[in-house]
Amino acid sequence: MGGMIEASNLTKRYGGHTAVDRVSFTARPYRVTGFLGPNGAGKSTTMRMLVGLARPDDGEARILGASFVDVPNPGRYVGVLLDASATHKGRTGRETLRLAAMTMGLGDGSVDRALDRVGLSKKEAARRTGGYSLGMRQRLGIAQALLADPAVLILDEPANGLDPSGIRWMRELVRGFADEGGTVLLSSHQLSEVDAVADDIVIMGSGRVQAQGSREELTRSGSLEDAYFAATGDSAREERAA
Ligand SMILES: Nc1ncnc2c1ncn2[C@@H]1O[C@H](COP(=O)(O)OP(=O)(O)OP(=O)(O)O)[C@@H](O)[C@H]1O
Repeated sequence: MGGMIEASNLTKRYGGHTAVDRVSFTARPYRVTGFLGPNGAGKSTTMRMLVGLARPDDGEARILGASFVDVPNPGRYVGVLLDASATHKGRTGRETLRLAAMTMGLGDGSVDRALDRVGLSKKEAARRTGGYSLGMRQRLGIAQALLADPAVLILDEPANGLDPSGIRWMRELVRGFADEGGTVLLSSHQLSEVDAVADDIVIMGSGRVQAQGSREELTRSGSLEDAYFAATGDSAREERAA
């Protein structure tokens, strides 16, 4: 099978501003693809287009060979964590997952398995999410993404708010998911995290792909930080000036 996630010439304009400009890349099974770039580079907008939450002005996003909107019950194939804070604050963690499971036609067993996989205890799951720490919300968001045992994970800043043990847990989860044949697209501002877990890397700047390749290719002549600043140096300055 070809790439599990394919962005081809994806373009999104807001007013006169081109937030995402002809972005093309492929994220493949058995691999973690790291998605890097400074604030405002267009990563979240690209991810939103990939999962059908924003409509591209041009280009196409394909997941598992089909447009996300054409995949029936897409949550069964694609687990998504875009904003871990977007849960209903009055619901408990378990209620949040049960609702999501119902929407996808999954039984309660999936909820217990997902809670177990992310290390949220029964007691924690019984608390309202409004009282969760950011780290707990991230775990709940990952649990929701994993509910249906999807083939693809799309995670926007999943390590955000996690403490060092949480970061290690996240890294191992993502690595294990890819090693079993899954496809992971993961955005992060933490270069060390991406360096530790990504097989392939896409570096965005000013709405465009500034560099992409395997981690080995991008770090052949220096560190990932060197590659990042070589790719985004000018665009990061442009964004600050804009
Ligand atoms: N709904 C919107 N309306 C108008 N402009 C938007 C909208 N969403 C994003 N933008 C603009 O698009 C550009 C890209 O934003 P985006 O959030 O995709 O970047 P990002 O790389 O995810 O940044 P960050 O690392 O800060 O999350 C920014 O200039 C942003 O202000």
